[in-house]
Amino acid sequence: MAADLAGGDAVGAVFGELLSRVVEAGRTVAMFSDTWKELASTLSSIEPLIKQIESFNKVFDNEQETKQLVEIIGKGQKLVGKCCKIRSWDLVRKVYYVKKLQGLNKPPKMGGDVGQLCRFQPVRVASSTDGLGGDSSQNTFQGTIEKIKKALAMQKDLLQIAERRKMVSSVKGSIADQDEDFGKQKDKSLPNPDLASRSSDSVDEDKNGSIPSSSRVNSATKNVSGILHSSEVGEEPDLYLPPEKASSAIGSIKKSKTTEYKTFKSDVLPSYLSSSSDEAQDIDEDNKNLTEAVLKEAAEVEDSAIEGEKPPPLAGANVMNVILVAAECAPWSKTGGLGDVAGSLPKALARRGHRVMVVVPRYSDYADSQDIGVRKRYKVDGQDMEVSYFHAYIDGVDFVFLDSPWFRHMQNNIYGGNRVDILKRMVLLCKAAVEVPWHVPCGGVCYGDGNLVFIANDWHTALLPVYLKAYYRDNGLMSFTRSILVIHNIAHQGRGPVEDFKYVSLPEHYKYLFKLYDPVGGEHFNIFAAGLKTADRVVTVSHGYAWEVKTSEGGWGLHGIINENDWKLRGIVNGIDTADWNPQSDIHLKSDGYSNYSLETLKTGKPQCKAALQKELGLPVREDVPLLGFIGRLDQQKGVDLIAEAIPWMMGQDVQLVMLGTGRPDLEQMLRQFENQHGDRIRGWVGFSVKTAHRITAGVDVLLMPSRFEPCGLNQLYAMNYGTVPVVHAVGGLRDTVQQFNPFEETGLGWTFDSANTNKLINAIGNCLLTYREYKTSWEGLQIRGMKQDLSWDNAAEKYEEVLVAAKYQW
Ligand SMILES: Nc1ncnc2c1ncn2[C@@H]1O[C@H](COP(=O)(O)OP(=O)(O)O[C@H]2O[C@H](CO)[C@@H](O)[C@H](O)[C@H]2O)[C@@H](O)[C@H]1O
Repeated sequence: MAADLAGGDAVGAVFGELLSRVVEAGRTVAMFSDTWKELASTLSSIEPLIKQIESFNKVFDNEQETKQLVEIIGKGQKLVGKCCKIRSWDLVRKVYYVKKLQGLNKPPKMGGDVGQLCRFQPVRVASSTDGLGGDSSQNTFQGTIEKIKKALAMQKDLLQIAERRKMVSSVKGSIADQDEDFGKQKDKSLPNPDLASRSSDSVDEDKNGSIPSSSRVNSATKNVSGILHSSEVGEEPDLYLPPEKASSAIGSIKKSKTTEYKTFKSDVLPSYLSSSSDEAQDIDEDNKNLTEAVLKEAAEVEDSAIEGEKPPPLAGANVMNVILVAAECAPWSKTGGLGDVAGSLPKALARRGHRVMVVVPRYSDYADSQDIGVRKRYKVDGQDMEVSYFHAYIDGVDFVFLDSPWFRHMQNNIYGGNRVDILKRMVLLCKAAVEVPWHVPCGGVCYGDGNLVFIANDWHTALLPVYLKAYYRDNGLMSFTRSILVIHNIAHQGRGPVEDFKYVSLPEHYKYLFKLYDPVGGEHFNIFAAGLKTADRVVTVSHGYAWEVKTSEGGWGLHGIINENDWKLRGIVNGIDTADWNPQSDIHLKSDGYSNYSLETLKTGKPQCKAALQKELGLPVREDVPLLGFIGRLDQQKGVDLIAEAIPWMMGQDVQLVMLGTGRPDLEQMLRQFENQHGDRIRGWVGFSVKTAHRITAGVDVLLMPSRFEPCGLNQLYAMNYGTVPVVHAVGGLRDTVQQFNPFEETGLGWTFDSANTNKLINAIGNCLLTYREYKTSWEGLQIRGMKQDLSWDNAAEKYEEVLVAAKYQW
């Protein structure tokens, strides 16, 4: 009977270990369950790992040691099972190895050091060929495996993503429970620092600073990916720690400790330690040294977390590796909102505790990035293109810049050249970007491809999900890597003749992904179409736009594909970078008569900015005249022509107007013409100037956004944050973010109009001007409500995280 128990519990222990590994790696979540039956029903994702149990080699020298292991596992597991804290197995395992070191004075035969063994290697138990075939516990062990395998086979199809999400909650709950346990225990002392460091190598490595924190998350993923690329296992010959990252690594080490802290506690200090059962005390007594070492170690980690005032990761058990790939990224490269998003969303994800990288072409010499010495070659249209990698670590994000002659000197012409030139650049970007997690050591350690999600953006990088599938996943590589495709603007799709397929260097049987027929283009090659079909999840940058892209008017020919893939579509409204776009600290408001201001100083600061803007533009400096603004690309989308048609009416209203933009030459010419015609009222600034965009946002009273379609729109968000009132066409993200002013209830954020029509625009501006002139209190209310909103990326990042998790569990 005792043998039965030990054997059964040994199986349980192996399950516990598997769970521990899987949870630790972030590949899935644990389910705490009172009975093994329940547990089995939730473990179908671990089924492949069960096979490994059978292939475990003998590692222990003799029967006595093996029995000892089984016994300890059995005791630990029984307690763990009682407390429903299965991950406590990690402690049992550590206890065992340290005991083994102390008692037997020889290391386990697994090739690695104890720390590595404790942390990453599967526990090996004796197989029937180890001379223990007659052992009844072993027979029970095998029998139990069989039973559990059957249970899993029966129930494997029942475990759906929603259930796994529930598991995430239970893990979170459990971690909180275990945190409490940990708190009770942390004042114990450390008798043997040597052992402590060996029993938990990762923490000591951090203390030395020799391995930056970022390796934590990475290493946690190695085991599970099953793909041990050389760079992933730390064999990259020229591991690199850029000087500037050496200091940033200190910060991230602290951060990592907090990350590690949560994992560590949940793995090592469950209620097992506070159990009053005899068995628990036995183990506590037997392994006092180790237990205390573990506690001290955990206490140190906690102390450092408190010192650094870094909370544990907000993402909790969902922490993962994220690589955002885009054709532009502010502040280095930007033609519009995509650059803003690529520069700021990653930072918000990093704040939640994820390890985050941005991959973007290097269009120019960026002073703050360094060549990390890695060179790779990719074939594009028969040409061998060498890519070198530059790196910067800023605000917790690894920015990796791909250098190639094709990208160089394109800083002011990112989407320049003919169709094929652009296509080839994007092919190179995507081919190189998919392999960045293998080849580019950030802070010394590559990301690896486990627990990894790529975020591709617009058609430019829509090839990335396709390459991930065709080159890697269809060939058994990067099996645990997922991709999300974000639609910022579906009007641009990477269309071309079907023959363009030859440039993307894919086998013929992938051609169907790209082929699309529509009445406008006929049968053609469409990169966005292939990306939408292949990505694990698709995000649009607002809820309104998520609905619009499914309509024939808003889908631009891709609505059919989007509707077919509706299940993986989600709208998430963009946030804004509140460090860059903050009237209180905006660096562009510190000179030339401008002034920083806040909600409290709105009444003095904003008029000062208005006067400075009028002066800078050469317009009469008048506080009483409403100053209207427009900022944006000059094209059909932005509805500049509607403003043009409304100008004769506006000029009769005693208003001033400033328009900043570049784009279609005819619209640029129109801006110049307006300025010539109404020099004392209108300024048409043709050009791209971030500084001027900030100053206009602060200085104008009203921002016009009559966009025909607007996936999200950032300028109206910036405007509201600066106390500037938006007048917008209620479409896409504009409808989501600007609620119509209600004068009776004093609610709302601006004025909206419901169709892209000049009269409607005029009507909305008319009401807006009336309120500005006649109802000052209402106007202030509009400004204050706008400024009080939390428009930061933090909300959106949390939602992105949900999509990352959904993608991660997408099979
Ligand atoms: N001449 C100029 N000088 C200086 N700065 C200028 C400028 N013209 C534009 N900008 C800046 O570029 C950005 C434009 O962002 P938007 O979101 O308004 O539009 P865009 O259409 O480019 O982005 C697409 O992607 C974004 C991000 O998802 C979506 O919000 C949007 O709806 C979608 O069309 C703003 O930061 C703006 O200040």
